[in-house]
Amino acid sequence: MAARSGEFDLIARHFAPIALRDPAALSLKDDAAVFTPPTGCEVVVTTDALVSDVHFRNLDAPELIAKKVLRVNLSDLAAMGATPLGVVLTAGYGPDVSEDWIERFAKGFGKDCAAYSVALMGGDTVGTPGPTFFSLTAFGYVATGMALRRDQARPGDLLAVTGTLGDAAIGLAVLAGDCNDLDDVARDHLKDRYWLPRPRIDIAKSCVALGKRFAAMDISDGLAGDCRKICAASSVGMTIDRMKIPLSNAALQAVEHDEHRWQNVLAGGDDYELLIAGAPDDVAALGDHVTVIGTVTDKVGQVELIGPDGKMAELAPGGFDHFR
Ligand SMILES: Nc1ncnc2c1ncn2[C@@H]1O[C@H](COP(=O)(O)OP(=O)(O)O)[C@@H](O)[C@H]1O
Ligand SMILES: Cc1ncc(C[n+]2csc(CCOP(=O)(O)OP(=O)(O)O)c2C)c(N)n1
Ligand SMILES: [Mg+2]
Repeated sequence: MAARSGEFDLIARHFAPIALRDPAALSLKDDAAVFTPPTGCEVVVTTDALVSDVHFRNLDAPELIAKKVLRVNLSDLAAMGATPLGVVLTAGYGPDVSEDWIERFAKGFGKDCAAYSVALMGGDTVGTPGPTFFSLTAFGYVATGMALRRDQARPGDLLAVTGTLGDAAIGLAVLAGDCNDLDDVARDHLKDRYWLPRPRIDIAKSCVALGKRFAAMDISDGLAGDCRKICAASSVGMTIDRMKIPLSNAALQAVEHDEHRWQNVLAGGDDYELLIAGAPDDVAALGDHVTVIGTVTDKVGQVELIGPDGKMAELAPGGFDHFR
């Protein structure tokens, strides 16, 4: 492997140019960043780590990994109704990572920072004898008191989701060499959805702008597990109609060929879509940016799934868990 630059050259060469766009970063030349949120707003902060061969595949393109590191965190900001402001990035490069790889990572990261109007405010760079990992902390802002929380669902609410579910989890199966029954267009779509989440910032901001009561979260571990987090926070239950869960044409093809793939849709994770609960009129006001998949009930902690035969059953708790 070609020699890597020293730590400080790596930062100056590949990351400082991204940070130049915003004065908060102090050109990555000081000990920390300094920023002021807009007047009348609160700061929203979140962090998520991504580890090679846990969250992304070691052989994925570095540009795509960089974008995923950013986007999963922007998805958490969206889940709070926040507008992204800036990020700090910790990178731990494993022994197999070349400077070319880091350069490509930084290029992808810089492109997405520009696309989402996010400032790189700082970070940390370390070498590790273990797998490559990234930890990103994202800061955003929301009008004071208006953050979208998980504890605001009420019985009688409608339950809605953005986008389509299951694509990324089936995409990961495609990348693993499964799903050869699907056509190339479908397989490409599913892989893209695994590599590049679409943080639903605009729809989240629409919820905040409406000024109504909404509960929201982003679905990262899979619908089956994540919907229970709103149930626990809001002391409610849910009834979900499987037939109403929005699927892409590619995912539809996948479940039609093999109904076991419903497990990917319900519990596969990596969706980074929003799950939103609100009063029926307020959910209707979100228009066709969301799809209603069920209702919120007063059966605390119970999540029921209406199957294609119209029969109701308990939705098995599931979803991604790092320690199970
Ligand atoms: N090591 C930790 N120390 C403190 N808080 C943590 C830690 N790990 C997770 N949390 C908090 O627990 C909550 C759930 O975490 P997580 O499942 O990662 O959330 P999400 O799915 O929204 O990313 C979050 O509020 C997060 O900030
Ligand atoms: C190589 C690889 N294997 C498996 C997965 C599936 N996967 C890994 S972590 C995860 C859940 C989301 O990650 P987590 O750290 O739980 O994020 P958070 O819920 O904290 O946002 C999923 C579905 C993946 N994304 N990549
Ligand atoms: Mg997390």
